[in-house]
Order: sequence, then structure tokens, then C-alpha cells
Amino acid sequence: MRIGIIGVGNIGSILARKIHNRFSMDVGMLFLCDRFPEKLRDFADNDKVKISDDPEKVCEQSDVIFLAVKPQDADNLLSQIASIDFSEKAVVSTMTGISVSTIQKALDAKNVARIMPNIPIDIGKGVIALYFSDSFEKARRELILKLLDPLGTVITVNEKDFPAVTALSGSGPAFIFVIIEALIDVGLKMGLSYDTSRALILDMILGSVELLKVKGNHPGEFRHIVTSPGGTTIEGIYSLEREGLRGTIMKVLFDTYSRAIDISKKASGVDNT
Ligand SMILES: NC(=O)C1=CN([C@@H]2O[C@H](COP(=O)(O)OP(=O)(O)OC[C@H]3O[C@@H](n4cnc5c(N)ncnc54)[C@H](OP(=O)(O)O)[C@@H]3O)[C@@H](O)[C@H]2O)C=CC1
Ligand SMILES: O=C(O)[C@@H]1CCC=N1
Repeated sequence: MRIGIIGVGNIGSILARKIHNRFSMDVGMLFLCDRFPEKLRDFADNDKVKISDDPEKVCEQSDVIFLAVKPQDADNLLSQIASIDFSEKAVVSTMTGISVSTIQKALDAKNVARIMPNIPIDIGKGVIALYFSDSFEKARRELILKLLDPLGTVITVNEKDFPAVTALSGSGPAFIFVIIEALIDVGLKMGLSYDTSRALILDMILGSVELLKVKGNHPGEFRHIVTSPGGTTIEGIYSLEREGLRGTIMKVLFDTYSRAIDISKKASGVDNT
């Protein structure tokens, strides 16, 4: 099995490392392609990894090709590789807003899948939304699932849900990191050391998430249990609701979703603004 990755940036480099670490014995060769291949020197001294700046060559030599460039680079990349025969290959795109049908038409390819990973794939704890084209051969689907396995949990979704998934789980970690930064900083304001504040916050969040996962309750039930009458938590909840935090969070995610829809429309030529 020969795997190609075109666009070895934030996401492509994680894909490369994860696939290499898990499958180096099975993968015949990993072909990595970036505009500036000197960025890939970490992989350079490995005899199972080939580095190139030529997407066409990488597609020619690979059985499965991941396309991991920014949406604004998609047109250019698709035209660079359009002359390749994709009939016996599979293409997996991480490109936000670029539809499976756009890729299929550009490449005359039947086996095209779309994924929306998120940054915790770096430690195998990502969540990866996946959509296969109807024409994607069944046997090759197994292979793609196997390649995605070291990244985290794969959830199959309808293609129409990609903007929502992009907002919730794709961009979501960025919002969580901002919230975590704020929580750590307020620890500093209250006089705790950075290390103590960070340790408290990270384990508080991990524990809360695990509790929800293990018990399966609605989050509101646990929120209620924590909130003692006349106690500390109700003061915070009162302030949180008066400040509109719940609405702010919903708006943040909805604005992100709207942007994902805009990017899809622009990419498909529906919106020329
Ligand atoms: N970052 C994230 O958390 C997530 C990103 N995504 C999506 O995945 C895709 C990749 O994102 P990300 O990894 O952050 O982006 P990056 O910009 O970090 O990586 C893309 C890489 O592709 C290179 N590139 C662009 N065009 C070509 C080309 N024609 N041939 C070879 N290399 C090329 C870029 O080079 P140069 O820098 O020179 O342009 C860059 O190194 C995007 O579509 C993004 O929306 C999806 C989920 C999460
Ligand atoms: O910011 C972006 O556009 C990409 C999509 C999801 C995460 N990063």
C-alpha cells in the first residue's frame, strides 16, 4: 500500500506521523508533498518516506492520496493533479468546504472521501467526521477506516452536516483552548501559581468530561448537583447568565458554522462575493 499526503502542514504532518508510526511495516512507501519540502526534514532520513514538491508525481505513485491543503489552494491543487488516472486510487480530503462532488468532477475519480479531523488527532484522541462518496468501493472503505484508526474516533456523517461538524469539533478545540487560557489566568489573578492553576483546570475539565461520558447524564443534571442553595456556585451561575455567556458560546459556534457554509458556497461557485 502506497500512501500520498499532499499539503504537509498542521494536519498533513500529523497524518504523516500517525500513519508512519502505526503502519510503517505495512506501508510500502509514504509519499509526502509540500510546496516547500525542506519543511519535511524530520522525515527526510527515512527510507520508507519520499519527499517531493510535485503533487502529480505523488498521485501517480500512491494508492491512497490525502489532500490536506487550505481551501483557497484547492483549485490550484486539483488542476495540478487532474491528468492522473484515479480509477484505481482513493482520495481523502481534509479541505474545509470542498465538496466530494467538486473533487470527483475535477479528478474524474469515484473513490473520494471527505474528513473533518481535529487537532487532538496528534495524540490519537481526535474526533474525525467522515463521509464517503456513494461510488466509493466497499473494500477500499475498510482501508481508509484502518488508516484513520490511529487518529481517534471516526464518526460517519452526511456531507450536508460538514459545516456543523467543522464548527463543533474541527474549530472547537480552538475555543476550548481560549477558555482554558482564561481559566488558568483567573487562577493567577487569585494568586495561584501557573502550574497549580493549570493542573487544577486541566483535571477539573478532564474529570467533568469523563463523568459525563461514563454516566451519560445531561450536563444540566450535574450542574444542578454542584449548585448548592445560597452557596458559591449559584453566584457564578447568576453572573454567567447575566453576562450572557451561554448565548455568547452559541453565537461563537453559529458564526463559525456560518463561515464554513460561506467557504463551501464560494468553493462551489454558488456565491461569488
Ligand atoms: N488546522 C486544523 O486544525 C484543521 C484543518 N483542517 C483543514 O485541513 C486543511 C489543511 O489545514 P492545515 O494543515 O491547518 O493547513 P496548512 O496551511 O498548515 O497546511 C497546508 C500545506 O499545504 C501546502 N500546499 C498548499 N498548496 C499546495 C500544493 N499545491 N502542493 C503542495 N503543497 C501545497 C501549504 O504550503 P504553504 O504554506 O506554502 O501554502 C502548507 O504547507 C485545510 O483545508 C483546513 O481547513 C481541517 C480540520 C482541522
Ligand atoms: O480554521 C479552519 O478553517 C480550519 C477548519 C477547522 C479547523 N481549522
